[in-house]
Amino acid sequence: MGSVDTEVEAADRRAELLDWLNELLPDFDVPIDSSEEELRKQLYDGTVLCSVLNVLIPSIAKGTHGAYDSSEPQVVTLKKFLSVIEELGLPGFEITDIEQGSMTSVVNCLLSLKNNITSEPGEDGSFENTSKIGSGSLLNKKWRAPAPEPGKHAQGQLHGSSSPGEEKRKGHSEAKSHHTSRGQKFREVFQLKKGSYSDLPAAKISEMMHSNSLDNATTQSLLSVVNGILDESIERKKGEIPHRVVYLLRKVVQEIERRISTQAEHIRNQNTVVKAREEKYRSRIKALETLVNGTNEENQIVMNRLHVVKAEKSKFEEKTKNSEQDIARLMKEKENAEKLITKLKKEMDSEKKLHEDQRKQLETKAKELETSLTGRIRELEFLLGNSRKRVGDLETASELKLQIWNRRENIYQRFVDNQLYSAKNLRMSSDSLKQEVFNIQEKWRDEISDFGLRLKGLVDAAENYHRVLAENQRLFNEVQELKGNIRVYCRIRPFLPGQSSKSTTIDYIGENGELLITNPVKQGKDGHRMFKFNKVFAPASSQLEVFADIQPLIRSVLDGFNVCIFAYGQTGSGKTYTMSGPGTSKEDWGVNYRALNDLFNISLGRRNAFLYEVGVQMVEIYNEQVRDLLSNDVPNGLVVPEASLHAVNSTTDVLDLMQIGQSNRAVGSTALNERSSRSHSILTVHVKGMDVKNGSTSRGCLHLIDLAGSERVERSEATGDRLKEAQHINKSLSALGDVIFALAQKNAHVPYRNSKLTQVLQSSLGGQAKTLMFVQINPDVESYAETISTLKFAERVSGVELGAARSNKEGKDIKELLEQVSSLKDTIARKDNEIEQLQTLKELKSRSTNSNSTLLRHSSTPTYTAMAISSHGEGLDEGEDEESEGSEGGFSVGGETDCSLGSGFEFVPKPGEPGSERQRNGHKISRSVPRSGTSRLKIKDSLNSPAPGLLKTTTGQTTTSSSKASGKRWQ
Ligand SMILES: Nc1ncnc2c1ncn2[C@@H]1O[C@H](COP(=O)(O)OP(=O)(O)OP(=O)(O)O)[C@@H](O)[C@H]1O
Repeated sequence: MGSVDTEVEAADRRAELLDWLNELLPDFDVPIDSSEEELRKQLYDGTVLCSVLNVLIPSIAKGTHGAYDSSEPQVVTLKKFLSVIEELGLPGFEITDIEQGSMTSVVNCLLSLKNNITSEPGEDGSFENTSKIGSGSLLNKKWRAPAPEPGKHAQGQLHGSSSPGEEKRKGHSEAKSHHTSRGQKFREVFQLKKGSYSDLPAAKISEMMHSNSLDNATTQSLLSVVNGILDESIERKKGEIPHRVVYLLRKVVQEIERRISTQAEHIRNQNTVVKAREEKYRSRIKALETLVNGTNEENQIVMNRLHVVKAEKSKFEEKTKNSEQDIARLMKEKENAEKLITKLKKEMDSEKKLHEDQRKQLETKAKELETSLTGRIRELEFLLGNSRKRVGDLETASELKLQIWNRRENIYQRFVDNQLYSAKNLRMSSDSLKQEVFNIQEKWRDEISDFGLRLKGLVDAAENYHRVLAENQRLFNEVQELKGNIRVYCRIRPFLPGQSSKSTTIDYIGENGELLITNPVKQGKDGHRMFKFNKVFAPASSQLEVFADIQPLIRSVLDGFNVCIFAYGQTGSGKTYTMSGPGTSKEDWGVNYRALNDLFNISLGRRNAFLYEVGVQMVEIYNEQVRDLLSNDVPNGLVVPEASLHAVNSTTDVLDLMQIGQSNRAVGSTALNERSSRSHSILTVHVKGMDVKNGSTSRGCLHLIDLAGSERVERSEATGDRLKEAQHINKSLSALGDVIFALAQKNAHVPYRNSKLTQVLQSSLGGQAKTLMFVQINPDVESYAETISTLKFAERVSGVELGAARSNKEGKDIKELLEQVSSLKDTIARKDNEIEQLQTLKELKSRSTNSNSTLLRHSSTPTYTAMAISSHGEGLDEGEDEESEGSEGGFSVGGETDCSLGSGFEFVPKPGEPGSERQRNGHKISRSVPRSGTSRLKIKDSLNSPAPGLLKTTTGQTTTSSSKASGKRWQ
């Protein structure tokens, strides 16, 4: 403890010194808690020491000792400093101390210097005049106080000066001997042998005032002087104090005041010391914290205590600011803290003891453990002995076994030798086998390469097979075309949203037009029925795919062929979807739009070689009445004498016209289809082409027919007007069936005239046209019966052979010849007429000669007369029908060379037939050109029209054909 205190004391003094130096020297800035060695480093070369002297006593530095010079060696500088110190009478130190020894003497030296020179500069800026030593006697005065012992405050004391504590103590003792020693002190102060102040001569007082007697006197002495003077003046009772004594008194009082201020300064310094001590306490606390860091609990207690200490310390700080008393209290606090620390240390000791006890306990335990382990080891050793014994037994047994094994080894060796021998044999045979295998492999390789070659041939053949298959298909189509078979394409409608695709009748769709239908009621073989058509379009087929297959057919119209495409199927099976499409967007376009668009595109592409004119007619057959859907001349619903023909130049024209046609089409609702079309809609496209080079012409005609629903009457649940409509539809469709049946049977009579529909289709079914039927089917199970009947009908249609299609082409020469023939015929007719007239005249002449009552009759009946028929086709009786092979009269669209559609058609009776000029339903049809081919139902061909853009009606009137509906002219 003692050494610690000493260390702490030394640190305090160091701090005090460093604080003073920091204050004194502007360039000196060293932390006050620096170690002894750090301080040594700072002071070692003497620079700082000389700077201190330079600041405090510049006159001394400038005097005999010479000013400090940084270039001087360290020893010289130190010696200079020490000589000044010596002259000041202050305790010095050895040079070896500052070099390597204890710094205590150095610190003491400097602190004594500090305490004897005031820190406040004098009027001239130096500390010289404020030195306690006094400038005048500085070099004469000797240091009288003994050098402070280590651990004690080394406050330097010049003669007559003392620390405040000491002064206090002195004050007390001096008070006791106040009266006895006062005179003595007084004399001491003034260095008198006897007598009182009043006895002092004025010269002496003046000398005293100017000398340093007062400076060297203690404060107590000075106060004694004052008291002495006062006592004496009381004793004398004169009440009068000489002026010089008053002056002396004032001087003494001034000195006392000065000392008090010095004391105040000293107290301030003490405060600094206390602060330094506080720092020290902090570091001690830190050390304690580190000490108590071991145990958490202790740590906590220490922390708590530390907090207490800190609080106390802060209180202490507060108090130290105000007065010295507070410092004393702080010291007390410090003592308390120290006590506390001691207590803590004690606690720590007890903790250590506890740990020690625990350690001892553990040691005891370890010993016990050791004892038990030793026992265990002994046990194990015993066991080891046993096992060694057992090993001995085992060794004996194993020796025996070894003998047995040796014997066995011999046996095995012999066996192995045998085996080796046989293995050698085997190897030899395996070598021969390998050779054999190798030979076989070689053979196989040859064979495989041979197979490869053959396989390649097969692959090529397979590839060819597909090509051949396609070729076969093409040839088949060609054969069909040559035969003139009606092509039948079947299209299956997909299930509509909301319908379940599970209940389908479609079992299989083959690539080559096979279609297998399942009867949901019947199982097994009977429940299936296979059909074969030219093509079957699956539900997912797009409009484009469908059109792609019929495109070549449609293009043949430009080459002068007549083409007829009609869609057949029950209501809601997708006829309109296929023919017109569900909407007006390009993807939705049905066959109608695509066909016309395609025709326009091709005609545009060929415009340098051919000039094409395209015209469109659109009619519907509703309740066995033909109605022009594009005419605005007659109110919709009225039967028109002749369908208007509208010239079209672009797809847009067609779209416009079709929109008009669709809106004019009769639609109503039935139980099966809300907007079911209950009429047959027929779109006819006329294409006239002219070869620019040779002037030859071609005329093609395309019928695009959307038939009414084919379902049976009872299924549509129609009544009243709807029933009538359904009956008409059924009648016309069964008439269509009859015609097809007759054609399939190659009957001499084909009953075209039984309905308007068959009349319209006559030229397409019976002529040399190319005909295609879309048979539309509904895949749901409920429509099974309809589906089967529709497919059966389609099967029959596909068997119909119409004969090879023929193109309607006329070369320039033929045309001229035809014209010549026509003019010749006219001439012949004229001649015949003349002959007839002449004969008549001759007959008349002879008759007139025979009888006077001669009747001259003039006949102007033309060779060819025309008879108009109503669009109801009532103009002919069955007899005529029989005679005309079912192709005469009624309603027909086009013929071999002419497919114009009209309802005011020409009926040409045989020459000389009575009633050759008849008028039915108010429509009179006159014939202007001789009859050609087999068709006798005609509309005037625009090509023969008197003026471009005009159509001649069968009434002989010239009328604009399409301009009223579309504003376009058909030329
Ligand atoms: N291939 C198809 N893809 C998608 N929907 C189709 C297809 N075919 C038909 N439909 C739809 O089925 C419904 C009936 O079709 P659509 O009106 O064309 O039948 P329809 O046979 O013309 O009937 P109707 O005899 O009454 O005129 C329509 O909603 C149509 O959009």
